[in-house]
Parts: sequence; structure tokens; C-alpha cells
Amino acid sequence: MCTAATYQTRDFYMGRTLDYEFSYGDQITVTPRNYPFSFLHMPSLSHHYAMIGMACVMDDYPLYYEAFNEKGLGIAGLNFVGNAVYFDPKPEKDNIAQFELIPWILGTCASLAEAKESLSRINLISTPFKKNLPLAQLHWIIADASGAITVESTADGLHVYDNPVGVLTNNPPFPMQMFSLNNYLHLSPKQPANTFSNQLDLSTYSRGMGGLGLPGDLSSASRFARVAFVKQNSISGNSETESVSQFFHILNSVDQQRGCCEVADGKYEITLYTSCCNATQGIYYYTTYDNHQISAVDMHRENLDGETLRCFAPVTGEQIHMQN
Ligand SMILES: C[C@H](CCC(=O)NCCS(=O)(=O)O)[C@H]1CC[C@H]2[C@@H]3[C@H](O)C[C@@H]4C[C@H](O)CC[C@]4(C)[C@H]3C[C@H](O)[C@]12C
Repeated sequence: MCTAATYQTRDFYMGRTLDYEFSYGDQITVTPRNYPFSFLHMPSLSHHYAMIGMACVMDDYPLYYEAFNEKGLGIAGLNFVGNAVYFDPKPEKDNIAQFELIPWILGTCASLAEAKESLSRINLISTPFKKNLPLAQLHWIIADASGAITVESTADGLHVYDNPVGVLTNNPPFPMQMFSLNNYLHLSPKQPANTFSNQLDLSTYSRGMGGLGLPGDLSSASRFARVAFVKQNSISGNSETESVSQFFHILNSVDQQRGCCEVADGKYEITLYTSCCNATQGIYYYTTYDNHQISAVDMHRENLDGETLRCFAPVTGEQIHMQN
């Protein structure tokens, strides 16, 4: 399972939890403006917007999971297994392989409006990065400070949905996830009142009963409702530390603990990392399953006019601040 969310205070933030049973070899990766990006069916980009995000780097190519560019546009890819369908190249379209979508959009688009325009020409094709590398079946959230969209390539073609809640999880398709929020319209952060029956003496028996009825399980549909509720009702100050701290609290509401989600015999999906990108300032913050301390990489501390990738291995292992 995975969950992505956006958050706006003084700056625009976007991030995700990456839940899986193993790591592909994640590295925080800065791609500078002059790194040459080649595409299977599109002209190469020798100059493009710089970007930063989590990627697995293979053959010196950044296979991004989520990233954002120097213009404040971000994308996250989340599993959409069983629903994602990619196609053969079509002559009249911009044919982009699934693994090329993040570099193409972030390399060429300065805003969500430009991304939508670019998507109207795109056909996502099914060529894998390498023969022995499985084709990830994903859908994407793309966002900037102006809003968010969801992109789903299914059997009937490429769909671009407005995403007014700024949240994405996994299956089912996005319109169903949005529709099921109707089931939670009664939820409130306030203490509940008895609307069950005026003939029964039902009362709030404890403080802190806000959000009563919010689903607590780890399914994608429940995480969607939970993170949407937490995000919509979230209150924080505007400063960087208050915003980053609150953003991690929002995503921590859907954290996956080892042992709770068995995906194969003895194999457990866990939140391998949680990211929070300040897309306005170009800073990628993250925690890992074994390190709750927030670490960060600032893209503007790197040479963004360079030609080579800059990679940082995630900091792991708890950093405990002993006080005596
Ligand atoms: C596993 C990740 C998604 C996590 C997620 O959504 N979990 C939910 C699990 S569940 O089904 O709903 O149970 C996805 C997100 C981005 C993916 C990676 C990126 O797409 C980049 C390449 C793409 C290649 O096709 C496969 C390797 C890969 C390096 C992908 C590996 C893996 O599929 C990643 C890391």
C-alpha cells in the first residue's frame, strides 16, 4: 500500500508513504538541468528542469517513484495493480514509456496546467526499462500549488481526473475512491452528538471522540478516507518546521507497521519511507521505517546546471537523543 498527499501552508508540500515488502535500492536523487534524458520514442532532452525525488538508479538512469521539479510541480506513482494498462505506440501521440512519465512531465512542464496539456498528447506505452525488470502497474498524482490531478491509464485509455482532495492511494480506480468519501460525510472533528435515536440515552463517554467512525484498517479505500479526513481537518502554523511536522503527522495516520499486513507467507508490507517535499523551496524531507528523525536534501545546494546525477543513500537506523 502507498499513500500520497499534498498540503498547502505558506509553501506547497507533497509527499508519500512507500509501502512494500522490500526496497528496490532507493536513493534520493537530484537530476540537474543538463543531465541528458533520452526517451524511447521522443526526442532527447539535453536541457530540462532540474528535479529531485526518490529513485532507483539503474544504468545511470533515475527510475523515480516520486519527484518534483525546480518549478514546484510534483508527481508520485502508486501501485494500481490489475487496473493499469499501457499500450503499443500510436503514431499520432507522444509515446511515453511508463518509467519515462516522471522525467518527461517534470523535465518539460513548469505547472500543473502545462502537465495537463502535455498529458492530452500522451500515450503510455508498455515497454519495460529492461527485459528482466517487471513493468510497474501504477497510477499517478500530479500537483502544484494550484491543485492536483490523478492520471490513470486503463483498458479504455488515459484518464486525467481533477483531484480536489489532493490524496491518492491504490485500488480501486480514483472515481470510486472519491465516490466512497460520500460514506463518510457525517464525520466531524467535533465531539459527536446523539443522532442515533432520541429514545436512547447515548452519550460521549470520553474526550477526543472527533472523527468517530473513521476507518482504521490498512486497506487502500480506508487509507484514502483516513488521510483525506486528516488532511482536510489539519491545522498547523505556516513556518517550515510547523508545516513539515504536520505533514508527517498527516501521513503517519496511514503508517504501516511490520506484522500487520502479510502479503505472502512471512512477508510483511511496511512503510519503507515517508517523504515530504517542500516543492516551493526544493527540499526533500524523509523518514525511514528504522529512522524517525527527519533527514533532508536541498536541491539548491547542488549544482543544478550539472550533467550528472547526485544520489544520497537514505539515512537509516534510529537517531536517539539521550537527555541524561
Ligand atoms: C512498489 C512501489 C509502489 C508502492 C505501492 O503502491 N505499494 C502498494 C502495494 S499494493 O499493491 O497496493 O499492495 C512502486 C512505486 C514506483 C515503482 C518503481 C518505479 O515505477 C520505477 C521502476 C519501474 C519498473 O517498471 C520497475 C522497477 C521500478 C523501480 C518500480 C518499482 C516499484 O514498482 C515502485 C517502487
